[in-house]
Amino acid sequence: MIEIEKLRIDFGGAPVVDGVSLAVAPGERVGLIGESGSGKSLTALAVLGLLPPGARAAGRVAIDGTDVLGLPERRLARLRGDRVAMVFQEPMTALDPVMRVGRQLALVSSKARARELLELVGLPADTYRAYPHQLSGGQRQRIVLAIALARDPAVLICDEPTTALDVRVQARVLDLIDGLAAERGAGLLFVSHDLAVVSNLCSRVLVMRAGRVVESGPVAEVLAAPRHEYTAALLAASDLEART
Ligand SMILES: Nc1ncnc2c1ncn2[C@@H]1O[C@H](COP(=O)(O)OP(=O)(O)OP(=O)(O)O)[C@@H](O)[C@H]1O
Repeated sequence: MIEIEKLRIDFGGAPVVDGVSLAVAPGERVGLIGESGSGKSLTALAVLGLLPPGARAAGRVAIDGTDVLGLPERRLARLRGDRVAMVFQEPMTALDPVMRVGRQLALVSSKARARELLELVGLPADTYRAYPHQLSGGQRQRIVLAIALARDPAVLICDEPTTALDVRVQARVLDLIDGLAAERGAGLLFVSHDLAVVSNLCSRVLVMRAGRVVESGPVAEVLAAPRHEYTAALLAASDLEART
């Protein structure tokens, strides 16, 4: 369970995340949308204690009731992976380029589990011995997903996990995230600028603009009758028709 209350992040100047509150209960799927620079990624990173240097965070961020803001790295590291795991936009940043991917999986689980995880994300067994550069973007993102799921986190955070992939591969990776999260009853915090993706995957959505949440609610309601003109503009710019 993730709880964020009145989160405020700045880099010494004006806040770039301002008064954001949201919660992800076990099995719940929450989408966080908004244009580039609206504060989505920083909000997600704050949950894992992975804010960039110079960032100052205030408010409350809790994982299963444990406050993570200001928690020592040693304790944060334990929560990461076990309770909450993250899949980033660019898989190469999450993988070690000079280590075979099977070994990277085994490091967070075991050799036998690594082989199971490969199968779980739909990769052939011989992928175990591949280096990241020998895989396609979609395959690399499957590995990152396998690493994220290795310790059965209660909540999976995905930050634009398919933006770098072509459309067909994108759909398959999203299906995989959808299926695996459902199978495990994992909660999902899904960061995206893509309203269509969020409406397929999530039951609730929060819309961010310039660091603030400007609208939130059940996806169907927000899309059927956006109350904020910014949400209406996002909707108009997406492939979705207003669902009236
Ligand atoms: N390392 C940093 N140093 C200074 N300012 C930063 C830093 N990282 C982010 N910011 C500021 O915080 C704002 C929010 O960034 P964030 O990455 O959360 O946006 P986002 O909504 O995830 O955008 P995108 O969709 O492009 O990833 C940015 O507009 C930027 O001004």
